[in-house]
Amino acid sequence: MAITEPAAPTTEATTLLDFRDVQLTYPNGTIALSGVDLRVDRGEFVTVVGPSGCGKSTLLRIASGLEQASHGDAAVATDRVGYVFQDATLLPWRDVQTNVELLAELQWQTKAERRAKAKQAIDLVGLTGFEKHLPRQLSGGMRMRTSLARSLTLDPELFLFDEPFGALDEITREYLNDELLKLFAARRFGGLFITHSVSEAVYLSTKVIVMSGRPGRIVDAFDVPFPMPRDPEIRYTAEYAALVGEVSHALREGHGA
Ligand SMILES: Nc1ncnc2c1ncn2[C@@H]1O[C@H](COP(=O)(O)OP(=O)(O)OP(=O)(O)O)[C@@H](O)[C@H]1O
Repeated sequence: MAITEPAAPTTEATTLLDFRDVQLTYPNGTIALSGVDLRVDRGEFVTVVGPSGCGKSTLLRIASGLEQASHGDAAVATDRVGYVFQDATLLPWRDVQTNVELLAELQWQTKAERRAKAKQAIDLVGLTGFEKHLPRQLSGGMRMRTSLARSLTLDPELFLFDEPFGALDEITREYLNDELLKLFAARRFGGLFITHSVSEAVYLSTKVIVMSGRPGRIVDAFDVPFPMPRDPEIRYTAEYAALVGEVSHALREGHGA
C-alpha cells in the first residue's frame, strides 16, 4: 500500500531562514561576520543596515548558498530563493521578455511555461508593453523592474535583495519601494533586504536589523509597527521620522562597536 505524506501546511509562521551564531572567515583571514543570529519568516520583510564592509552582502551570499558559514548554523528552508543585485545584470542583446525568461530557461522550464510565467511577472512589475525593448532602451528603474521580474519567474519563497535601488534617483527609488511593497503584498515571500538608506529600511520593512562594523555583528533590531500595506504618506509622519532617528542613532553607535 502506498503511503502518501500529507502536504506540509504553509502557515504565515514558516521560518524560511534561520542563522544561529554564524561566522564567516574568508580564505585570506578576513572575518566578515561573527556570531550572527537572524531569522526570516514567511510574510516578514527584514532589512539589514550597517556600515560599509560590515558583511551585509556576505550574509546574502551565505543565504543564497554562494558561501558557506565557517561556524554556526545557516539554515535555509526552501530552494526557491530569489536574488536581486544592485546591478540589474541583464543580457544586453536580449529584450525584456527574453531577459525575464532567462532563469526559467536555465531551470529547463518548457517554452510555454516560461512564457506564461514571464508574462505574469512583467505584468506584476508594470512593464507590459515593453516586452520587445532592449536594456539600453530602458531607464535605470525599468531595468531594475526587469531584474525583479526575472527573479519572480522562480516564484521565490525567500527573496534576497542586495541594495537593488542604491544607484537610482530618489523619486525612482521611492516609486520602486512602493512597487516592491505591492509585490510583497501579492506574493507574501520572506524578504531579506540590504540598504544603506535608513529611511528606505524603515519604509519597507517589518523589522530592521542594525549591524556593527567589521566583523559584522547584530547590535540592534527594531520592529516596525506601521501596518501593511504601507501608506506612502507614512513617510511624512512624526512616528516615522522618530523611528528613522532611532535606527540612525543605533547605526552610529554600532559603527564604533
Ligand atoms: N571574497 C572575499 N575575500 C576576502 N575578503 C572579502 C571577500 N568578499 C568580501 N570580503 C571582505 O569582507 C568584508 C565584508 O564584505 P561585504 O561585501 O559582505 O560587506 P558589505 O557590508 O556588503 O559592504 P558594502 O556595504 O560596502 O557593500 C569586507 O571587509 C570585504 O572586504
